[in-house]
Formats: sequence, structure tokens, C-alpha cells
Amino acid sequence: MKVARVEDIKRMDELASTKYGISQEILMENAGASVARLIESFADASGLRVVVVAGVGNNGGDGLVAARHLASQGADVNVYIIGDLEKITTLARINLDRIMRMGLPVEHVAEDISGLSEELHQADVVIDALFGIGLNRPVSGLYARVIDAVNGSGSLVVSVDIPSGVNGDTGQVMGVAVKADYTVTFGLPKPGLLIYPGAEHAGEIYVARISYPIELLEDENLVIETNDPVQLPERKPDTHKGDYGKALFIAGSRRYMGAPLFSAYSFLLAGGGYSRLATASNIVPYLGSKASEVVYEPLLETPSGSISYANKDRLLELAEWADIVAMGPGLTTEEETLRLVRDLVPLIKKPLILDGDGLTAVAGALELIKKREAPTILTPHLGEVSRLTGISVERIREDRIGFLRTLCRELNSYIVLKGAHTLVGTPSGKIYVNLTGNPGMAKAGSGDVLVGVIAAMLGLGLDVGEATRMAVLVHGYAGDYVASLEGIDGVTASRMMRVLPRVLRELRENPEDFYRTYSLQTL
Ligand SMILES: NC(=O)C1=CN([C@@H]2O[C@H](COP(=O)(O)OP(=O)(O)OC[C@H]3O[C@@H](n4cnc5c(N)ncnc54)[C@H](O)[C@@H]3O)[C@@H](O)[C@H]2O)[C@H](O)CC1
Ligand SMILES: [K+]
Repeated sequence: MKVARVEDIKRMDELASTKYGISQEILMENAGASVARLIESFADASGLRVVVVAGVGNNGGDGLVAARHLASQGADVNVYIIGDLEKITTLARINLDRIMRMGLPVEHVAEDISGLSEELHQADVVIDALFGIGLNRPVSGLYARVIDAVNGSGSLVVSVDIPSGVNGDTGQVMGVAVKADYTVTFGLPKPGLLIYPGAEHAGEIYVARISYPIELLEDENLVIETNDPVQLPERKPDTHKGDYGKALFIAGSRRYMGAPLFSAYSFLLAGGGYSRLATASNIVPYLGSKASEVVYEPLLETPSGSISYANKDRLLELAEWADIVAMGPGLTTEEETLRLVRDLVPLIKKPLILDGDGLTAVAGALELIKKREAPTILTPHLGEVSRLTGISVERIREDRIGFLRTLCRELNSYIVLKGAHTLVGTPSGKIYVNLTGNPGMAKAGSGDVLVGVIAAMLGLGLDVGEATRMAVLVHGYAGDYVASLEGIDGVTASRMMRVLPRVLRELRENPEDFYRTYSLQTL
């Protein structure tokens, strides 16, 4: 499903009226009606105590339309308007007049919110229609007190378009924001509903199409979309291991023995063909006993047990043999090893996945990546991408998507920005918001499994962009699968690795289960 930023929605609005003659008034009527429809789907409207908290913009207008529809179904609706009535939009004003003529109780809250607070506590449902995509500065004063009262009401909260106070594009809370049980968003989901903390405020998201033409909802100019599964290529009957990718993993050290295992073995468990692990010779016997299907390349070590620079030529030979190279998991930050990585990055002429210490190696030396011709996939979490670019985590959080789009283009790379939710960016500026995964996955080793799965998706024959985003989907799905079996605290890299085959089988045989679990509901 496409995801629309504020600027995208405004363009859709413009086209809806100029190209199709679908006026804002029609859109508002459908929007408000869809909010009422959601409420009627889980509660009998007659006698239902509903409080509508409306701003003076069109978000408020939607709330007033919902009030009218619910009242007409017999609900007991009280409306509270917050804001300067001098500034009320035309459409909100029209709908305010309609409900006043219907005799609905409408109170304009200027300062004292005690009446409103009392009503909020008595309400069965509160409709939050204060701000939508028009939010353009931090919430303060009376608005902030009203939002606190809504959050403290203990009533069920339905937010109109976006939980008021959440930035629709970035998901940042602008001072204070409504914590909703449901959000009915119009046309398409906004990024801010899918990225934390916004995603935490949205509750269950319903997307109401409100009669936007499909052509607008699937417009190729919309650069963000939810990360939906791609068709996995069939495993042909007459094949051999080389057909599913020959992957070289340059990983591990005497200190980190799990990372190379998780990455090199996950490759096989996610369908990869030939897994070759070039690692510190000292740990090969141990790893061999844990994963005998991996082929090992014992490397010369530094005194502290990291991969030494002397392996450079041998690693370049191995890279020639491989279809895919992954470098970084568990390498340590020993200077000699980082220097080796820096020298290898521009010389490896194959698709290269750089993770963990491999990213540390190129931090501040991004031209090494820029000048690569073969595809590059980077898999940083927020801290790593901050170190990589020298931009603070706070700055990045202000606009993750904008930051990622710029970085992917600058580095001509596919970048997995791990977090909640993980974002996948492509060099052409497309962004995929991944909806699988859970906080239990934030553990050592989890990222190493992802490296192996990306290599496996490439090995199965997906193109780089599809392989990267499908791997992120599979990785998160595996994490959710383990959380459902073991509980969220029991999600470990080795458990995720073990369930990879079942996750792939699920995606091959029952893709509809994925959509049922992860897709946003439409109204
Ligand atoms: N575009 C669509 O498809 C549809 C949009 N609808 C609804 O309209 C809102 C957007 O309405 P808009 O009038 O542009 O702004 P808001 O109602 O979101 O905001 C109201 C108003 O508030 C002022 N404001 C902004 N930030 C603050 C603040 N921190 N403190 C105080 N006041 C603030 C600002 O001046 C805004 O103009 C959209 O979300 C939909 O709900 C249609 O009705 C349905 C289709
Ligand atoms: K709202």
C-alpha cells in the first residue's frame, strides 16, 4: 500500500477536485462518515455517549461530520470546539452550522476545560478531531491541556486522520499527542502513523479511501509504501547449490563467534545455496561443529584474534568466486582489520552487504562506498548510521524518511535503517516501511541473521531492492513467529535463524496469512 506524506495528500486533494471534480466537501463528508462507520462497527450507536473534540480546521470539520452521522444513528453526542472561531475553515463552519441546527450540544472551550474533562470521563467514545495534517508547530497551552484531558479520560479514543499532536510525516510527538485506540486515516496512511513514536499513538489504523480514484492512490509519484511481500522465485527441480547464490561472508573473530555463524548459516536456512565463511582460523573448529553445511576459509589472525590485513589478496580471490559478499559481522574494531575492510570495499566487484563493524570501518570515508560500481547494501541501526554520516541521532529522528532518501541517493546504496519500524531505502529514492518485527528482536545477533537473509534473497534471484526489503520482511516475520511461540523476551538470533525455513514456507504457501496479519485495514 502506498504511504502519503502531507505534500502528497495536498497534491491528491488538488487533483481530486481539478481532475475529477471531487470537492473537499465530498471528501470531508466521506471522511466523517467513515469515522462514524468504524465506531458503529464495534458499538451500537443508539444511546452511545460520544464526545467530539474538534479544532477549527478541516480535521475538526471531519469530526463535526462524524458527530452528525452518529447523532443521526441515535448516539448522544456532545461537541467541544477548541480554537479561534474567527479562523474556522469554511467547510468546518458549514458543518458546525448543520449540527447546531440539529440541536446538538456544542460548547466553545476558551479557557476552562472542567466541563469538557467531566464529559470526557463520562464518554463511551471520544473523537479526536483537533489537528490532522495541518499541525505545523508544537502543541501548547489550551490545546495541550485538552489533549492531556483526552488521554486521561479512560474512554476509548478514535483519532481523525492522525492522532492530534503527532507529526504526520515524521511520527514525532510535537509537544504532546493524543494516544488513540483507533485512527481512521483518509486516502492513504501517513508515514507518521507507521514510525515510532507516532505508531504508538495511532492504535489500530484503518484507511478510509473516501472515494479517491485508484489512479491517485497508486500514483507512481508516491515514493513511500508499506513493505509488502514479493513473489519468491520457485526452486527449479534440476538445479545445484551454485544456482542459489554463492555467498562469501567475511566475518567473525576470536571475540565474536556468534556473528559469523548467524550470518553464514542464516543464508542457508533462508534458501541460499553455497555459504563460504572466511573467518579467524582459531574459531573454525568451533563453528564447524555448529554449522557443518558452511564451507570455511581459515584466515590469518592478529595477535588479538581478529582478521589480519595479510588476508587481503586471498579475500579478493574469494570475492571473485562469490556472487554475493557480506562483510562486517563480528570483525571487531581492531585498526588493522578496519583498514583491511576499507581497502576491500572499493575492490570487491560484487553486490556487497556491509554490516556492524564493516560500517564502522567506512564511517567518515563514505567516498569508498560512493565509488563502488556493484550494488551496495548497508544495514545500520540509528547509532551506526549516525556514526557513518556524522549526523546526530536526534537530527535523524526529526525526519528519518527524508534523511534516508538523501543518504541512499548520495551513497548510491540500498540502506536498511533498522528501528521501529525498519525502513528500507533505495538509490532511486523509494522508501519501504516494514511492518513485521517486534522489540524482542533488539538483541545481539539479530542483525547478523538479517545479513544472511539478505544474501539468501539475492541468491534466490530477487533483484537487489526486492531482496533487501523482502529479507527485512522475512527477518521481522521470523522475530514475530518466535515471539508468538516463546514470548517476546525469548526472541534470540538462534531461535530466529531456526524458524527461517518455516517463515519462507508460510510466505510461499500462505501469503494471504501475511496480509491478514500485517496489512492495514481499509474502511
Ligand atoms: N486532504 C484530505 O484528503 C482530506 C483532508 N481533510 C481533513 O483536513 C485535515 C487537514 O485540515 P487543515 O485545515 O489543513 O488543518 P488541521 O485541521 O489539521 O489543523 C487545524 C489548524 O490548526 C492550526 N494549528 C496547527 N498546529 C497548531 C498548534 N500546534 N497549535 C494550535 N493550532 C495549530 C493550523 O492553523 C491548522 O490550519 C486533514 O487532516 C483531514 O482530517 C478532509 O476533511 C478529508 C480529506
Ligand atoms: K486528529
